[in-house]
Amino acid sequence: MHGATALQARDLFVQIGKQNLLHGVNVQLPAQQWTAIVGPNGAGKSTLLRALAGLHPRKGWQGQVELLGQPLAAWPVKDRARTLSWMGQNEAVSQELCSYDVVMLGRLPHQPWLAPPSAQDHMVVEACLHTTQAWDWRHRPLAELSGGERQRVLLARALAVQAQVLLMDEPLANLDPPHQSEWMDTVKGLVMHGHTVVSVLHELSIALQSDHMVVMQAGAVLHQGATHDVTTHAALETVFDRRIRIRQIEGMWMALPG
Ligand SMILES: Nc1ncnc2c1ncn2[C@@H]1O[C@H](COP(=O)(O)OP(=O)(O)OP(=O)(O)O)[C@@H](O)[C@H]1O
Repeated sequence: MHGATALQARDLFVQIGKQNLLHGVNVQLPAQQWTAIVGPNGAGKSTLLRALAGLHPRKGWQGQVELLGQPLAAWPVKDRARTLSWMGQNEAVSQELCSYDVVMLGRLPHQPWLAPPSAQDHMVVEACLHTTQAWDWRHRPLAELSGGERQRVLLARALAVQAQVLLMDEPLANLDPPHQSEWMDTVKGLVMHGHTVVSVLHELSIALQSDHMVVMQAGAVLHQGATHDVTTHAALETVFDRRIRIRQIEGMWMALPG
């Protein structure tokens, strides 16, 4: 499966009202790798991720998106929900639900209509809450959690889907440095087990640890390629107006103030 494409967008145009959010985007995201989508505020990163997840209403966009070689629209809804997991920014989740039940929502694509959760569902939810270190507040409602605690519950929910492809929009928002590191280890573990992860990230030094990078600017993709490539580093420096420099420190690529 190495060398295969998990998600592909061709000639993607997204328009809301009179505003063009994406102008003819073409991306090919490798399977079993971690892709980071980066770029300045307003570049269209979240718009692209939402389009890849099929979350834009059909009206307002043109182009084609394929998930594992099949057009998104051709996927039966439940199969797609089991194959592609989504973690958005500021997601609307009932604030009254306790964390455990929020994570259980990730198991819905695996459950027959109106069936109670199975023993397997409970096992997966417990494991995911432990992975994101959110087990201790499993009984607390989302509304009572801090931003970072809430983010770890939402991450556990995305993991509980056990999807082949995971899309995450700014998953590190509100996470403290140790939990950012944990997130990166979780992603590397997922990739090692054959999953594909695509994340929009502002934390460039973490994005630089990914396998593949999509660099966006003004509703277009300026560059996509292997993260460690010099051409990728040059594109990053360009979109951030040369106000950052990419340098290697103790064997790791880092973004430093320019
Ligand atoms: N619902 C909307 N209606 C009109 N314009 C929108 C809408 N959503 C986003 N935009 C605009 O589209 C552009 C791209 O937005 P998007 O959220 O995709 O950017 P982004 O790269 O994810 O930005 P950030 O890093 O700030 O999160 C921005 O200029 C934004 O103002």
